[in-house]
Amino acid sequence: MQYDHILIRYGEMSLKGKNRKHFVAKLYENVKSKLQSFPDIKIKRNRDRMYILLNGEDPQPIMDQIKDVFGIQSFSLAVKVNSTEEEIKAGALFALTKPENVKTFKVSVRRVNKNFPINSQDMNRVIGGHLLRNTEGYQVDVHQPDMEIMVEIRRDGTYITSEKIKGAGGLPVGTTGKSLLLLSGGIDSPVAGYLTMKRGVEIEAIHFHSPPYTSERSKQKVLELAQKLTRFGNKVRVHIVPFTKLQQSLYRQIPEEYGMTVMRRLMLRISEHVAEREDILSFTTGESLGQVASQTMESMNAINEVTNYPIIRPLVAMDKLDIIELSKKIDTYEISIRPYEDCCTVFVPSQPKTRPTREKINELEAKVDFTQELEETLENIETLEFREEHSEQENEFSDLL
Ligand SMILES: Nc1ncnc2c1ncn2[C@@H]1O[C@H](COP(=O)(O)OP(=O)(O)OP(=O)(O)O)[C@@H](O)[C@H]1O
Repeated sequence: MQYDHILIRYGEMSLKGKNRKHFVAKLYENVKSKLQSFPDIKIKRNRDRMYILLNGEDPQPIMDQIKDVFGIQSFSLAVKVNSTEEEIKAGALFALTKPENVKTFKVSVRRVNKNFPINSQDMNRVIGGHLLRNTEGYQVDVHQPDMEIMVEIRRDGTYITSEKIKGAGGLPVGTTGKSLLLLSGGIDSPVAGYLTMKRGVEIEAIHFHSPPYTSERSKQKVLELAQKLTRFGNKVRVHIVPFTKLQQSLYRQIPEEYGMTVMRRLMLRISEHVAEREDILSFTTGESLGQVASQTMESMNAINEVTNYPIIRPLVAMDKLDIIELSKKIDTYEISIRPYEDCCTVFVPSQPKTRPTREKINELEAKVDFTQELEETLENIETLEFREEHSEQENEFSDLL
């Protein structure tokens, strides 16, 4: 006997009533896309479970991939047997004898197929008795067992598992709409993107760069960060905004200490154009209260005035150290800490206003006209698309097609 399936348990989506079908379909699509470099496996789904039939594939690399798919609460290696008492007993024995250092166990039967003649409670006892009779040194502990043997009796067969591996949680990407992530080359915005994706949101990114003040290397860094995020959502488009002319014009016409605020407002105005064009209903930023001058309450208030699009700020209440920890977890940290020039930092005034007011900013903006530069900027936005890279095996395979 050997493990021949991976059983996937859905996350929060099971609470979502009517939308469930849509959520399951999206999760299925995402899992399928994630596992496209394993052509021999088969994926099946029903209302409350998904099953990957391994067809002889090594399960470990598949499980490593599944760990990144949002919407999965947990998953387990499973052995599938016919739903007869004898086969179920044999399967349970197989699941129990695999790991060492297990001294106590508990059996949990879920009888989904009510036509199975023995009820769950009785089946727990039948299997438990069988395991005790056929092994040595184990005891039953229903409260704190070292191992739980989980048995799901279904119409198409019975799945037996012994170890639950925690999934990524969250909701399947693509089930809760799309957001435009303002992506800099720093530590915070990729983490903000990751957390938003975790809530089921598909991400497109927008990046403002100001060559020659910001280098090609800085842009490359942002593109690499976008590529990293594809791990959680398969595809990420990036809109690169040439920001130099607007910034130069801005710093000629706006008093230096207010430049930062006006620039942020311009970023949002441009973002709104892109969002409208791409059918995107919100923005996501890596802002966190109190970190820098642009992130005081007054600044946020003044910046936010120019848009009534919702701005998702997943980091707003997080500590920097926790953000850094997350960026290490999602593997963006090493890229983010490479030296780079951000368009915000090269033009940053020595003394930015930390408490700008809307009135003052509106008064200053009323005296200038950025229309022409804005139009030119919007016309020259470049859009790139990144997709998750799969193994070489897959690339070779696609070359043959
Ligand atoms: N060049 C840029 N292109 C796109 N978005 C940007 C750019 N610069 C800043 N942002 C957005 O504004 C947010 C705040 O930027 P700021 O530089 O004030 O803070 P930060 O904490 O250093 O953020 P990060 O670590 O993401 O750069 C960023 O998280 C990002 O969402």
